[in-house]
Amino acid sequence: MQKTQDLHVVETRPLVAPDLLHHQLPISEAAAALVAQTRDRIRNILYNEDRRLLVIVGPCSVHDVNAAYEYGKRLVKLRQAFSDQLEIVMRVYFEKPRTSIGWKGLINDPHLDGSYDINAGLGLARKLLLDLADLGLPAATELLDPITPQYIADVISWTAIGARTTESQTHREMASGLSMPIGFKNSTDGSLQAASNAMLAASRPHHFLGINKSGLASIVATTGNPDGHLVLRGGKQGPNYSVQHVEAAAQTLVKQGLNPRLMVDCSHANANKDHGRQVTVLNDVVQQVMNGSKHLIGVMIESHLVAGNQPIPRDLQRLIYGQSITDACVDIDTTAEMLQSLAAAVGQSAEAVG
Ligand SMILES: C[C@@H](OP(=O)(O)O)C(=O)O
Ligand SMILES: [Mn+2]
Repeated sequence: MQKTQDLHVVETRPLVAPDLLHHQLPISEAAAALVAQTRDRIRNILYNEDRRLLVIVGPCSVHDVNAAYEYGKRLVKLRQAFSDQLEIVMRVYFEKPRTSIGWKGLINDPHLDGSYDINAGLGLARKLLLDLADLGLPAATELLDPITPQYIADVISWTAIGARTTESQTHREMASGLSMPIGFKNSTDGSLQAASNAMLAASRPHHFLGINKSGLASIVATTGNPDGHLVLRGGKQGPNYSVQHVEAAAQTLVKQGLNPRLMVDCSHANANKDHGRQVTVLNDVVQQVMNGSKHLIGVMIESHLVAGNQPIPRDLQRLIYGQSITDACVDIDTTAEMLQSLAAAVGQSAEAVG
C-alpha cells in the first residue's frame, strides 16, 4: 500500500496530560484568588471603572526560571509600592513566535539544546507561575500553541495574542474560550484591521478542535470572550504610540463597535528594537495620561534584571544571568524609574479630575 501520511513526521512522543500536570502542580487557594482578583481589576480598568493603569512588564521571554523568579521578587515590591496608581502584572512568556526560525521558548526547548523536552518545559512553566503567584505577583503571557492553555491558563491573569497570530482563526477560536482579558497586538505591518477583526471574532462562540483536561482530542465549544482590547506595538511603517495614533485607533474601534480603550507596547516596533527607546515611548504615554487621555488602559514594557539581550551561546555556561535571549529589555532599575513616572502621571491626572 502506498504510504500517504506522516511522510515528514519523525516520531510522536507521549505528552503529559493537563490533569496530571495540574495534579502534580496544583494551584493554591491563594493563587487562584490572586488570579481571579487580578482579572477583575484588569476588566475594571478596561471598562473605565478603575482609573489606574495596567502595566504588563517583564522579560521578552523566560529561559532561566531562577532569574525570572529573582526578577519577580524585585517586581512584586514595585507592584506593592505603586498599587494605588498601577496594576502591575509580570510578563512571563514561555512561547515565542519567530519571524522565521529560532528558539521557540521554555516550553518548546527548556534546556536550550534542541532536545525539545516539552514535558519538562510545561512543568517548569507551571511551577514558575505558581511560585510567582505565591509571591503575590500575577502573570501575563502570550498563548501561542492552542493546547498550552490547558496546562497553564488557570494561573494567567492576562494574555496577548501576538502580532503574528492576531490574524489566525486558530488563535481567535482559542481566545474565545480563554478566561482572562486579552490584548490583541496590531499586525507587524502596522495595520489595525486584523486586531479589530480578532477582537470581534474572539467575542463570539466557536467550535473547534482541541484537547480536554485528560489530553483527549476533543471538540471544544466556547461562549466567546468579551474582554479583548487592542495593543499598539508599532509596525513596518514605524511607531504608533503617539497621541495622534492612539486617537485614530480609538476612532477606528468606535466605528467598528469595539472598545476604544487600548494599551501601548513600549517595545517591539514602537522602540524600533532599541530597548533604550522604551523610555521615550513611556514618557510620551506619561504626557498623554497627564493630558487626560481617555483611551489608554496601560502599557507593556520589556524588562529584565540586566539591560539588552544576548544570542544563545554554544556553551550555555557563558549565558549572562538575567539578560534576555530574545528581544532586548530595559533593566529593572530603569523599569522602576519608568513605573515611578507613570504612577505620578496617574496620580496627577486623578487629582485633575477630582
Ligand atoms: C512576540 C512579541 O510581541 P509581538 O507579537 O508584538 O511581536 C513579544 O511580546 O515578545
Ligand atoms: Mn519581545
